[in-house]
Amino acid sequence: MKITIIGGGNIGGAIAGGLAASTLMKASDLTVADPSAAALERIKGLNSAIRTSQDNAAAVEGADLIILAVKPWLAEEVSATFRDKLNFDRQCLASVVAGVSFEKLKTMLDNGKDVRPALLRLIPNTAISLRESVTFIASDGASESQLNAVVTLFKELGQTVVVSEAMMAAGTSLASCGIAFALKYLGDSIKGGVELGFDETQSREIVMQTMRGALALLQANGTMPQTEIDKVTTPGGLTLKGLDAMAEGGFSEAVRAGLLKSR
Ligand SMILES: NC(=O)C1=CN([C@@H]2O[C@H](COP(=O)(O)OP(=O)(O)OC[C@H]3O[C@@H](n4cnc5c(N)ncnc54)[C@H](O)[C@@H]3O)[C@@H](O)[C@H]2O)C=CC1
Ligand SMILES: O=C(O)[C@@H]1CCC=N1
Repeated sequence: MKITIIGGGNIGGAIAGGLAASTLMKASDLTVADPSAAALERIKGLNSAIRTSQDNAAAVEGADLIILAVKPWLAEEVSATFRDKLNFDRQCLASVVAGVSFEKLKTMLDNGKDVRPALLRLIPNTAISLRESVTFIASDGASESQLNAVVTLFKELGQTVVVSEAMMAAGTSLASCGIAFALKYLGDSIKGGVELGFDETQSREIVMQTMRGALALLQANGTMPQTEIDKVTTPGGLTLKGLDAMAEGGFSEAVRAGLLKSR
């Protein structure tokens, strides 16, 4: 499969890194288009076989899948730079632009050819560069074989969840913004470790291994977190004091509010 990514920034670059390392395609079948020479240089640094271009219209020609990965407020203007070259009889466009609906995409990509656009929406997270993403996928107008091909490809880059468009916002919050929320907890824990007397490097290692241990317990035991928390928490003990202080600080409510706000 030949893939062109329009926008080689944080997520476009992360997808490029993941795809270039995939066994399902050759890095030389991947093109990244971006006006920024610095962005394209970073892409070449990931894998020198990836093709780069500053010409969106030329970059989409010959691609089976085009991934649109520019900022939401630029999506319309950038789409206009290549939409006349699209041929939805054989090409499929997948947008990772958060919050831009299929309805809006259809308007943005209308090239007057009167062919129903083959569209997907993808929401990965930045761990896709390491093939550890959760990627939400919704489809509108794409054939079953186009959808299956994309699901197979992104399964190699972590886990995939095929959802209706109505669930894309929830997926974005829980896993795509969610990776930042998880990192926020880790960052605050590292800072707390420094206040407890460790240097920052030590604290980072300790917090990372603690998180790996927590994930390993959930995975090995098939449990929900509270079951593992109960095994740590001695009645009247130290963990309970800490959990109570976190509850007083509004920890659970803050997590919930963050998730609901980022839909
Ligand atoms: N960063 C993330 O973790 C995620 C981002 N998204 C979505 O992905 C999109 C991109 O986000 P980021 O990668 O974070 O932004 P970014 O700003 O890091 O990257 C956007 C890239 O688009 C390029 N660009 C600007 N004008 C262009 C043009 N005319 N043609 C081609 N490329 C152009 C920029 O030079 C930049 O490299 C957004 O719509 C966002 O909602 C979705 C899921 C996760
Ligand atoms: O912050 C954002 O808007 C994008 C969407 C999901 C992750 N980053």
